[in-house]
Amino acid sequence: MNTVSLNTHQTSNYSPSFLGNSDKTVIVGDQNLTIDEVVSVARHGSLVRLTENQQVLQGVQASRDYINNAVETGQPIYGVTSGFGGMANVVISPECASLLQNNLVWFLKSGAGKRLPLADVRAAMLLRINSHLYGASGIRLELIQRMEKFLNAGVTPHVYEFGSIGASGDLVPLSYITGALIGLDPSYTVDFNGKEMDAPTALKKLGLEPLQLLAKEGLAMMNGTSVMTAIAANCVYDTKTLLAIAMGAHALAIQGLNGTNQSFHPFIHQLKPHPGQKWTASQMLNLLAGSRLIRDELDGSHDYRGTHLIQDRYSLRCLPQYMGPIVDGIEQIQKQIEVEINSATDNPLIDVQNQASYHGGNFLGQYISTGMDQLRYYIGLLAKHLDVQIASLVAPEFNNGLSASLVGNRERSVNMGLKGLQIAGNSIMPLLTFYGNSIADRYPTHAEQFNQNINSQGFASANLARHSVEIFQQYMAIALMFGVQAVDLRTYAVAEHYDARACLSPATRDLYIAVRDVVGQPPSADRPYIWNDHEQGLDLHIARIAADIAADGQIVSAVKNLFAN
Ligand SMILES: N[C@@H](Cc1ccc([N+](=O)[O-])cc1)C(=O)O
Repeated sequence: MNTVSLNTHQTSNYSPSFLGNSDKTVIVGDQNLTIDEVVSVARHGSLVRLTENQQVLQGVQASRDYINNAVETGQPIYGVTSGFGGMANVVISPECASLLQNNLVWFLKSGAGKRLPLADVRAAMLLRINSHLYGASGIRLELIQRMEKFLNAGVTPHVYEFGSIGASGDLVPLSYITGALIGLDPSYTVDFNGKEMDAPTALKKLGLEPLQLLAKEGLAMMNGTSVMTAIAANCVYDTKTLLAIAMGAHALAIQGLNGTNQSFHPFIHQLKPHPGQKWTASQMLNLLAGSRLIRDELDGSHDYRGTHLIQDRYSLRCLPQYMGPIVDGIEQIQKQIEVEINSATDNPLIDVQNQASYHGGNFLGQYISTGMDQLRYYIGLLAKHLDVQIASLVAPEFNNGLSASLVGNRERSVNMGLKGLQIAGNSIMPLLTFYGNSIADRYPTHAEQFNQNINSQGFASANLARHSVEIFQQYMAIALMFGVQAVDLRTYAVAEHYDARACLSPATRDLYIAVRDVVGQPPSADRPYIWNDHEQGLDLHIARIAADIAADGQIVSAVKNLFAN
């Protein structure tokens, strides 16, 4: 029996312990950080080590030297010897250069709403380190090392869910990380390995002194896309996991419906060779291979059974054509996020070699906003498809001989089976398609005296994506429960017992076993997963499965092994 507790209902707040559970170290500064590495630091406590590449470290110092020199010689550089944004016409004297940066942290202290999940903030610190190691930001190595120290000690600043329009990067969210890092004031707070405390106390515990920011350093810390990109990286990871589970859930549904494998024949897909479509079809063939529950018609035979349609309905037959663009789209989003992860995203950027600095706008998070808009749209499409499989499974008109609402024990006339579960699913799917609406193209916010007169809304888009992912995890739990019940009932039709392990394809057997294990109901020849309505509360099962998915548990392992190639 699995022991995931019910309070993991709030998957967004699951709080892994960051210390002592890592056997992995992620090296930062070699310009090739991956989403998987970000997740391993953010969620699984992998340690972080700055690169030992001297060229990189010297580049950081050289950019700092450039700024020091610029201030001393009174060069006009945005945000160094000028005011900020729409007040960039204000001249800042060398004496005020440091004060300007520390003041920036204060006036950006305007976050609102709930706290972001710690894993998103950890990912943001990692990305800020990575961005600074391009040696274009003019920040002291000491500040970068502080973020490394925070990460490795499990110290995470509290950051809020509202405050960034994604145009000047994530100024407001990053100001909380900066304020905590330098111990600016006790009103900046952190999570110190599960314990809440103020930032100056945390610094003391780490053996660090409060720090004054020097010229450019506030801007270097806060003018960038690191928080929205961090959230996006975690969301892409989760969505890929959910995509893999969706494939498994479809494979269960197809077996439950006694579908054919003919629609996935390579002949069909090489004649319309979109990569995602071809991938989906070939994976589905693998997922169904060896199943006793499907119609095996790869030889071109047509098992025409009179009363039934000669071919499957679209949600089965067109599955590769429907899923293909989603697969390709998520792949494209991942590429974009990984470029953003490996970018210097502040302004101005310092070209050490040519001893120049350039005013630009790498902090604009449009790749994040459009990417996360699309990610949510794809999640909506995935949910819509699963919803159709569920609708087919519960209707005797379409389910090829299964009971109405997949009732287990039909002799107990009051049993209504999975009726409530479908209604719950129907309450979630429209939310996911609704979340698929875009935000990047709406609501001009002419912020900050028309300096930020175009914006990305990347932070909002990424936060919406996190919500979408969390809702989808709940929905996926429901889809899996339908899949498991359906294959049990189909097994009875084929083999006169209910233990689907005997009839499922080898590739879906592990997924089936993992779900049964997580809900605490091992397979049995005598009864399907759900036999009588009053013998279990389905809400508990939804919560357990969703929590397992959110925590990369055994359901995820069962599925990810399938897609290892
Ligand atoms: N992202 C702006 C910098 C900036 C704008 C505005 C503010 N601000 O606090 O208003 C701060 C920083 C730029 O580089 O032009």
